[in-house]
Amino acid sequence: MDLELDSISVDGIVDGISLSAGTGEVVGVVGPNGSGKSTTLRCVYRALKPSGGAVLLDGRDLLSLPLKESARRLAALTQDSHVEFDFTVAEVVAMGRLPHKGAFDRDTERDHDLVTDALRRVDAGHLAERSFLTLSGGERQRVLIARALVQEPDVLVLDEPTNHLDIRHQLDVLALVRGLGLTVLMVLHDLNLAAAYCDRVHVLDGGRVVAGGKPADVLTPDLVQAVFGVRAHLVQHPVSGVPQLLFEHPEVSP
Ligand SMILES: Nc1ncnc2c1ncn2[C@@H]1O[C@H](COP(=O)(O)OP(=O)(O)OP(=O)(O)O)[C@@H](O)[C@H]1O
Repeated sequence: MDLELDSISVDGIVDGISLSAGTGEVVGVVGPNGSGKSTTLRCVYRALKPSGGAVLLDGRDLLSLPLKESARRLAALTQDSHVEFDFTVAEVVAMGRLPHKGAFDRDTERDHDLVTDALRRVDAGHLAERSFLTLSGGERQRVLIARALVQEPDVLVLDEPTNHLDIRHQLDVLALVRGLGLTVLMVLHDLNLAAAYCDRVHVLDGGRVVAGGKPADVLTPDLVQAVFGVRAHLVQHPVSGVPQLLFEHPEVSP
């Protein structure tokens, strides 16, 4: 399923953001703090109505779809995914099945299997019966990713999916996301992870897209200097050959 953001604006925050993720493509959004990444994603997962522009799913305006139907097509991991009540991990993940169910439907064996499988894929099978509220930040993040998976969407929208994750789980989650074959739009802060796991990246600065394309063409030392004000050197990953950036550390004053 194709996702297209056509000139999305949110008054005073983002100004005419156009970007796309084709079927099965993993597309990253990077940019400095406050550049409008989460605001843009909020428009995609319908937490915010843009003041201008449209979000299109296979050419259809997302806002023309009933909420439940868009939730069957598009799942999101957000910065504000809170769970207030004392649910078990398995119950939290099972909530991802709700868009597929009628008001009085009970959980089926398939629902149960999907939950078990999703928890296993994010290395959280052992947490199934724990209270969600007792989990660490990284454990919560993995459980919320599992909840998005059981939604069986065509499009995944992820706001900093590696937030709170240790390096092993960062790599596992991004490899999992890449292997799903879904259309993925994700905000990442780590430019080297974006270079390694995204087919294309868009760079936001000041609420606008200032660059977009293949990571190797976009994530250059010149761009990093211009957008983040950090000097960087480009190296090739010795094993994968993927371009990676080494950042100069500012001098530490004595
Ligand atoms: N509801 C709001 N009211 C006022 N300002 C807002 C609102 N939401 C976001 N902003 C401002 O808009 C700008 C963009 O915020 P946004 O969260 O989209 O940035 P971001 O690129 O995701 O940043 P970060 O990397 O820090 O997560 C910020 O300056 C933020 O303070």
